[in-house]
Amino acid sequence: MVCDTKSSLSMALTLPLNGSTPAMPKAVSSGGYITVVPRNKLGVAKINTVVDSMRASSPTRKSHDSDDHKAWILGHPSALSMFKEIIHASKGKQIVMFLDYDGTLSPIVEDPDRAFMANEMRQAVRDVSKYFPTAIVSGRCIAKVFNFVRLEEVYYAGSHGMDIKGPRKGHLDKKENQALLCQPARESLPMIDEVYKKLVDKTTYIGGAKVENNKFCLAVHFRCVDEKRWVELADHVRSILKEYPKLRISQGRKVLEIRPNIKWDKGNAVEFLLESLGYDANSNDVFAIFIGDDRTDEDAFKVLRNSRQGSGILVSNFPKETNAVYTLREPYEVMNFLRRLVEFKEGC
Ligand SMILES: O=P(O)(O)OC[C@H]1O[C@H](O[C@H]2O[C@H](CO)[C@@H](O)[C@H](O)[C@H]2O)[C@H](O)[C@@H](O)[C@@H]1O
Repeated sequence: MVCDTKSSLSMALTLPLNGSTPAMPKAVSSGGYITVVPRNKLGVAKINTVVDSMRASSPTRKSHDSDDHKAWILGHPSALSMFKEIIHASKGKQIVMFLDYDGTLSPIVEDPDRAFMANEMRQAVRDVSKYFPTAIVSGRCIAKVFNFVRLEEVYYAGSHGMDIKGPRKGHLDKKENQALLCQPARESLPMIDEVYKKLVDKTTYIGGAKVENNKFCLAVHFRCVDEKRWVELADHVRSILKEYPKLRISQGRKVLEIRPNIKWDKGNAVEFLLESLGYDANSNDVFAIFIGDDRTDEDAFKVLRNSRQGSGILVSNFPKETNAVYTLREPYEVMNFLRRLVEFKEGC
């Protein structure tokens, strides 16, 4: 895959905001997080709907005994209980691991600067990367996610895949410095910085609001903001963003993410990395596993589902609509899954 992009104004999980009245009714499921966002002919979503959708995607109760949860697990079984099937599907193929960071390798916490990864998890990722090419695919910028992960032997795709670097050591790249592989939104950097300053300036008075600069993307955090003020915060984002048609907004876990309006997401990053490793879209020699917990990971799950080159594993404690095949409940289970892969490989 060539690391080049074209603007796309209409993407599944894009939420361009200009406050206009939507033409279609909303369809926000209480447990699910893939929300049908109402749009009018211009493709605009109402700010309240975005906030509703964020609320719906952040349930406060876990309900493992509910019928909904049981039915969902039947459709998306645990990757631990299906471990043998996964190994069987990968037989004769190269496993490639893709790992999201927040909510997958580290638990979700209130302060994004303190989303540390456990040492045991780091060891599990290090061990997995000895046997399988491994990439961390995160919404954070590479520098931040590297500070948490601190492993030189893995690939990093930061800013939702808009900044891809190879390993500093190990697998393919033996060079001292990480090779720069792909930066499809380079020209957006000055604009992103400008919007970052405006957002900080406009939102600093809202208690708990935080704007994170993720180099090619920005994250506006709602987690520590009183829910009664979510609309107010989202409205600031909307009013600044309407001056920037080359940027778009997507929604994550109590966060609005602003990024260049180009057709490049975690799914493209997966395709790009697989191709860099020598596996094009038609290759039958690879089995990719993408583990992630959030909406932006769905792009990657979809790519694997469509290409039949692997499977997505959603990390979630409650039912969500997903393109992933399997589930794991929390980062602790992710660590166990990684350990089992290593045990399997060492037992071969
Ligand atoms: O793709 P990811 O690696 O999952 O990154 C997505 C965003 O994750 C972070 O925010 C999320 O985790 C925080 C720490 O646990 C939490 O406070 C926040 O509510 C979550 O949305 C990160 O801070 C963002 O910059 C990433 O874009």
